[in-house]
Amino acid sequence: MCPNQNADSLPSERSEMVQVPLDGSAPVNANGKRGTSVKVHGFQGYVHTQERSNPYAPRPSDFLSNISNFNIIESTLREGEQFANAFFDTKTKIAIAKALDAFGVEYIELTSPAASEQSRLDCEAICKLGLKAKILTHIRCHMDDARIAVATGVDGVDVVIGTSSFLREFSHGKDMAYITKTAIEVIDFVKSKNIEVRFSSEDSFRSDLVDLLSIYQTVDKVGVHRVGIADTVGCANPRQVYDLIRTLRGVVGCDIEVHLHNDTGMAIANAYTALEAGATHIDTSVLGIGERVGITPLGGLIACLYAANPEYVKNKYNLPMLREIENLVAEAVEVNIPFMNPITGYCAFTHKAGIHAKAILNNPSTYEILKPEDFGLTRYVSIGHRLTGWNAVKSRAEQLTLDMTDDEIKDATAKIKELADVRTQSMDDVDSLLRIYHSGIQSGELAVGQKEALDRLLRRHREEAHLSQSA
Ligand SMILES: CC(=O)SCCNC(=O)CCNC(=O)[C@H](O)C(C)(C)COP(=O)(O)OP(=O)(O)OC[C@H]1O[C@@H](n2cnc3c(N)ncnc32)[C@H](O)[C@@H]1OP(=O)(O)O
Ligand SMILES: O=C(O)CCC(=O)C(=O)O
Ligand SMILES: [Zn+2]
Repeated sequence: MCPNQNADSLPSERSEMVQVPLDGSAPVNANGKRGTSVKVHGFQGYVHTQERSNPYAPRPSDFLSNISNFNIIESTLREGEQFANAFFDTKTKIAIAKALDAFGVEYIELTSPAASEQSRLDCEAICKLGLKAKILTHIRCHMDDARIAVATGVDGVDVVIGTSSFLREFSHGKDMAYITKTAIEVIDFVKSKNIEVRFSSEDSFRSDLVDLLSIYQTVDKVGVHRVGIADTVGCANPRQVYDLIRTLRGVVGCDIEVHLHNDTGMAIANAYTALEAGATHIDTSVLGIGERVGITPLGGLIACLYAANPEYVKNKYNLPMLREIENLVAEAVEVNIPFMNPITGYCAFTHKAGIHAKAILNNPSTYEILKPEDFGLTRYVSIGHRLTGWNAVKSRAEQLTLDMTDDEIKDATAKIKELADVRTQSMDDVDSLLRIYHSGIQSGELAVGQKEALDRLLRRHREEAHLSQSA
């Protein structure tokens, strides 16, 4: 289990972690340190101060940037259903839709009602939930699909058709003239029902630029609400995304959505760049699930945009819900949350090396761009290993209310390192070493630097513990 998953009860195998205090307002204190001295669960330390200038914040020169003005089209219940492991029954779809709505996503995209009878019924059922999020469904550029879609009660229809030569030749076999004519017909029809309509070109980055811009211009003129760019095969890099969106921004007046696959691991960076270039809507799925390795993950995108403008993202979304939504979806599709997942990964807020630990204990902003408490999570400092340092050990001794001088702490740290050179020490190991060291000092059996005396003491305590266990 991840330390972030249960802040209060640490699992034993992670018990070398120390809880570090939560956030709060933070004036400069009497020692000239930034931050407020706080005591949380017996631990004395410093909380975050006001952020210094944020290097990720949009620059005034980014006049097109929507980094702080975007919408999420959450497609776990459409793209996510295309993930190899996914099967969502009606109850699970409803649970996911409600959770995403409570989180605050602006749109929820559902599988085409043309896919199967149950897909159609589920679409109708979710439309009837009365969620705040707008409900979209995703269809082929075809009047038959459009008729079924508008009858479900959705707030909008996302229409897609491949425009690359690959898809024109090997998927639907239609040329640009046919695509344009059908697109206009479908858009007019959906608009006549007074709901939103989006037109998207599948495989945009392998499509001819002139074809793309001319069809987008045409659908913009007939009043489509959004156009969509799709990196269907995950081939685009951030510069290509920036260039295409920036060019499109100059050609259409409507909103611009982007849908980015993650085949080369670029999906979050590409989404960020798309917003910088003027895109307005980003498609996501929880944990990024979708065809192959999926698309821009909701949590990763949130991490990235929070880093750019924490207040905007905090006000817009219920961030502490992220972990619950990811757990819900992970369970539904039978996968684990990856250890390196932004925000909710096992180690996302765990600090280990002594140099990091010291600075984090003084001010968490030194090594954290995301504040765990904003996501309902807790940070940890790992102590019982060979990379530890005396500052981290001192903080633990203070937490245990053991009064020790710096020299004594350094002495005990050297012993922890010696033991950790053989195997990582649990928090219980570290605690008992500190307690034995402290009582040895108190009783006069030990002084700083008396390595053999400390070894003797530790051996004696181990034997006593062994005897009391076997008695
Ligand atoms: C990149 C993406 O992820 S796009 C979204 C993908 N989503 C889905 O595929 C939804 C689930 N799909 C399904 O349930 C089925 O594929 C259906 C119901 C849509 C179609 O099923 P079938 O009629 O059996 O056709 P099949 O799936 O074999 O082939 C797709 C058909 O749609 C046509 N087609 C493919 N893309 C499009 C498009 N964007 N617009 C219009 N027609 C299209 C193909 O030419 C083919 O038509 P054909 O029957 O004349 O050969
Ligand atoms: O409708 C879209 O914009 C994207 C469709 C899709 O899933 C893709 O192209 O990968
Ligand atoms: Zn996709």
